[in-house]
Amino acid sequence: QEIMLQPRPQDMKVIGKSLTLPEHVQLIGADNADTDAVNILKDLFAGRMAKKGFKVIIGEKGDKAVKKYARLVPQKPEAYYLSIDDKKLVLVGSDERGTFYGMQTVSQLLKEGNLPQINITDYPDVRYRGVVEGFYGKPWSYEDRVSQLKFYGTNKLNTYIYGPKNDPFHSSPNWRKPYPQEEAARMAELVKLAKSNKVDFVWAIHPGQDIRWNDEDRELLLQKFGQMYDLGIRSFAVFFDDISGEGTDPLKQAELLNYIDNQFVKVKKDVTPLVMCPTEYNKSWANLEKGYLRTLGEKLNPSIQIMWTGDRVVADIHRDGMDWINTQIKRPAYIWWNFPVTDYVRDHLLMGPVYGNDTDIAQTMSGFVANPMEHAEASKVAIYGVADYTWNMEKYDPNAAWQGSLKAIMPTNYEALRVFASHNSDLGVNGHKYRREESVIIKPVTERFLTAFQSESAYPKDDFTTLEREFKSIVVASDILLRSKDNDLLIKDINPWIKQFGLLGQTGAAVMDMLRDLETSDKESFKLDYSLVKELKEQMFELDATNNINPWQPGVKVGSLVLVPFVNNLYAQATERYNKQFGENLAVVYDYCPHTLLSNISQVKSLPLQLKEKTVSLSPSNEVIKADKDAFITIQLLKATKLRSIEFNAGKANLLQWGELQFTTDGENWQALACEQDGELLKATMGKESVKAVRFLNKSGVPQEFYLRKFTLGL
Ligand SMILES: CC(=O)N[C@H]1CNC[C@@H](O)[C@@H](O)[C@@H]1O
Repeated sequence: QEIMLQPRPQDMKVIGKSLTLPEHVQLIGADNADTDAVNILKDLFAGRMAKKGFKVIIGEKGDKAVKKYARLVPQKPEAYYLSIDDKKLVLVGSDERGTFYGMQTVSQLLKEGNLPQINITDYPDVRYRGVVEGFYGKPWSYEDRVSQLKFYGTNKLNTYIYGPKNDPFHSSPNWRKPYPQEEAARMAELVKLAKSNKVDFVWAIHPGQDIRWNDEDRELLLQKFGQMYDLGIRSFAVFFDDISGEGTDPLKQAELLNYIDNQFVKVKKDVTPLVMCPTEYNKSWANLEKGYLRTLGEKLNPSIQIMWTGDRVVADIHRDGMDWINTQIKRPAYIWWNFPVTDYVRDHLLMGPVYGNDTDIAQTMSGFVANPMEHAEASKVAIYGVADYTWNMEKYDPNAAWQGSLKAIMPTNYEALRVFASHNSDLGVNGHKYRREESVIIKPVTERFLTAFQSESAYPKDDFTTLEREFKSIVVASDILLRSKDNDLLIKDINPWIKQFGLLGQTGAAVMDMLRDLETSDKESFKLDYSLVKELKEQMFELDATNNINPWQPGVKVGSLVLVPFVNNLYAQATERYNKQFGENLAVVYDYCPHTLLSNISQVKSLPLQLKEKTVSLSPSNEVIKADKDAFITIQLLKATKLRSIEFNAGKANLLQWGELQFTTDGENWQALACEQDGELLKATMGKESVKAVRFLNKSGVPQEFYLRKFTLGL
């Protein structure tokens, strides 16, 4: 049968039928071979070790035991040659990681309890592969990270970059301070675990928001790196992303990084090449006249890796974009891929396939790390895909990897997880305009069905059945997941979304019942099913309002691209049809946001408005907003309304020196709002007028930089 390995090997040939596991195994070369690999080997063949028997020959190129096979190992880092026939198993790594990865492959091959006769020659396409924990929001827990590091070892990922934006000892102002004892000890344990999984634990520092370009801060930074080195860290990064002010100076950044490289990295000798994230970390922000990137490219020591998120903050990676950046920085870029990160769409889960990156660009990059969700286990779906993509890029198959990831994460209930993940993959409307496919199989059926229903023509019966079955399978999947013992960390973490998903399934099924009642002109049943849908929609609203509370994108969204709009539309159409057919007037409830966001700032104009019970808010953004002179951000209401409150927070205390909050009652004439300032928060004192729109205006006549932390109207 087809042997599926993760990641897909570069070259694999089955050379005979599978063998049963040999009774006795004779290890040869184990005392010189990589220890971690030998430990896995001893586990796999526990109880079968003997002086004589099936030979297992293991080692790295240069070891005596594997001398005669050494020429079969590719001359590349982390490569291995694996051959299994009825007499022996030979595993030779080009280095320790190669042997370790080869052993991971052996471990997968033995899963079915037998030994295939096979020849594998394998190596990774991309040098540095893995994850950057680099998101805003709740950092991963210790338990999360333990599970992640083991997952990276299994999936041949060799890099984990520690850089949670909200860790006060990673970022300003406490980057200068050592970790408290307890945290330092946990970090040291993680570093050890990373090592035994052949993962480089890269500790990143994020000093740019308040760094002073002087000797004191420079020495404090080196001191901090020294403390982290003493905890076992042997890989380091410096992030200059999402900052404004003095810290953005490329010459100063380059001087600091070269100093660290020369005085620390090169001196320690056992530290891997330094990694940095630039302030201009994507092409849409590149200011070629200022020459920020060119300065880094020219000044930074050649061994320093420069990270890059692509053509935009959140973007798939393409050949032309790689050629462009590599020319600017005079080295292959180290990709920071902002997927499946959701710190700008926190109410969504991204559990769909990894797709959209070119597959002919492995040679153009030095590394590829994914920025994940704060939901560690759920992020494994994408991380699994990235592991496959970066190991063997040309042959990457998004759907195969996605299916494989679900089985890896939930070995028993992966079918239920597949149903859930297939409908929870898009982000919804967001400031980065990054979207994903969702509900791909059922999408055409919903569109065809809705069109038919609207045009009063009989809808295809089998479409009705398909839809009804889908909603029922959603209810079943939700129930199975809630009780599953496959992965407690996952189920606990995404519990609200699983519950919401079940409610969506019930709602959809009840709407299909409404249609059946129309068909049979069963008025009473229709009213019952209508009430059931109304009740279920209220339960979904309530769950959304009381879970995953946060000041950015609160709530619990599921199936937001296809299923929710479909259910809402069908519910409204069926109710209208009923009212017409029976001369009734059941309320038709639409839950969309009738208000409008207007702005001339490109980073802002695509942000979604969030409508809650009593407020309408602009979704905050993580990045620095660059506002030209006369830039404005307006929330325009459907109709003039007396407002309870107006709040605006731009993360800057000097806001009113250059900006102004204004309101209009008619959409034409604007007046300044009297405000009180509470730290960085502006609160307008409310008049008695009905307000049509509120806007924030940069009236300083010069460009300004600020953060969009809050813009909320109390209705
Ligand atoms: C380099 C980068 O993307 N930095 C920031 C800002 N952009 C994307 C955000 O979602 C953050 O997660 C991320 O840490």
